[in-house]
Amino acid sequence: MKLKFTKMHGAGNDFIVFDACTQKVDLTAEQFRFIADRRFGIGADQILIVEKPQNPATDFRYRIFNADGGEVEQCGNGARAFARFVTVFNMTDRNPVRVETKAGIIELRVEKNGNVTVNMGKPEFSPDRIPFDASGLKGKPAGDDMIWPLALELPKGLQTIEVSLVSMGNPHAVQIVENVDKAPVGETGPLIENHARFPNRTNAGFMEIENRHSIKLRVFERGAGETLACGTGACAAVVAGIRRKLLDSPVTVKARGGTLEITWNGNGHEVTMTGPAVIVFNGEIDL
Ligand SMILES: N[C@@H](CCC[C@H](N)C(=O)O)C(=O)O
Repeated sequence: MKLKFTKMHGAGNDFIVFDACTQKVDLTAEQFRFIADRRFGIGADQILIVEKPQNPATDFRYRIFNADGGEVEQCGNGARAFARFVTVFNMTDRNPVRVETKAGIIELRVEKNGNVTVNMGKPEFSPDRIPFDASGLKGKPAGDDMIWPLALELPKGLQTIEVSLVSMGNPHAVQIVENVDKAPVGETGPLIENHARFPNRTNAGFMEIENRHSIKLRVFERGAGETLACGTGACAAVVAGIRRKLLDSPVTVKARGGTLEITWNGNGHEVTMTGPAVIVFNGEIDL
């Protein structure tokens, strides 16, 4: 089976995009893992499948698969890549584009400079919406937010960290660190991702606050490991910072692969994200 694909990235978070409107794309989890493999396959953090709409109120449906083969609800950088993909390849003349994801409908606008602005919807915070098993735990109020203790079993002993919980359709545990470059992302990221209190696992964000309108962020992503940027992670970190009264909208998020601009006007409002979406090359793979 030969499939045409496009390699893209959004601030260094990289994707393989398949157009399932013009070719049949029916891949197993094993095939997704192979394609995402950086040595034996093409290499990507996530694989995106663009499909015809199922919901008449939308222009497309798009599905997201992590490098580990698992399907997920939402992907911020991927959403921007999707919008650029359907625009550049003339699959629609709509702008904004409405697309159905596993987490619901989102709206995307391609700007004149090629950047994409996405309405990422309303964040959610209650433990059952993450989901997070809070049984026996006492959250600590911080501004409008609730901070939850998370015990990690490290080789040097038990360490308890404090995280804000945010769902952007997908789960995020965000902690504040003094210096993001020295944060133990590789060591504690997998422990947070697979912590028993997150039944669906989680993305783990490490945020350094530079000032009320700027943060540095690293994210250890569920199913992909540390990526150069995470769009939903950027939204989750900014929302957590604003709820904790440490940040004010708009906020510039500096990831290792690029910069995203996030706005949020507080509880009950939708989050918007603006950032780049770049086509790297087109190819064909014989599976
Ligand atoms: N890179 C993404 C998030 C992709 C999904 C995530 N790893 C998850 O499992 O929820 C982004 O830009 O948001």
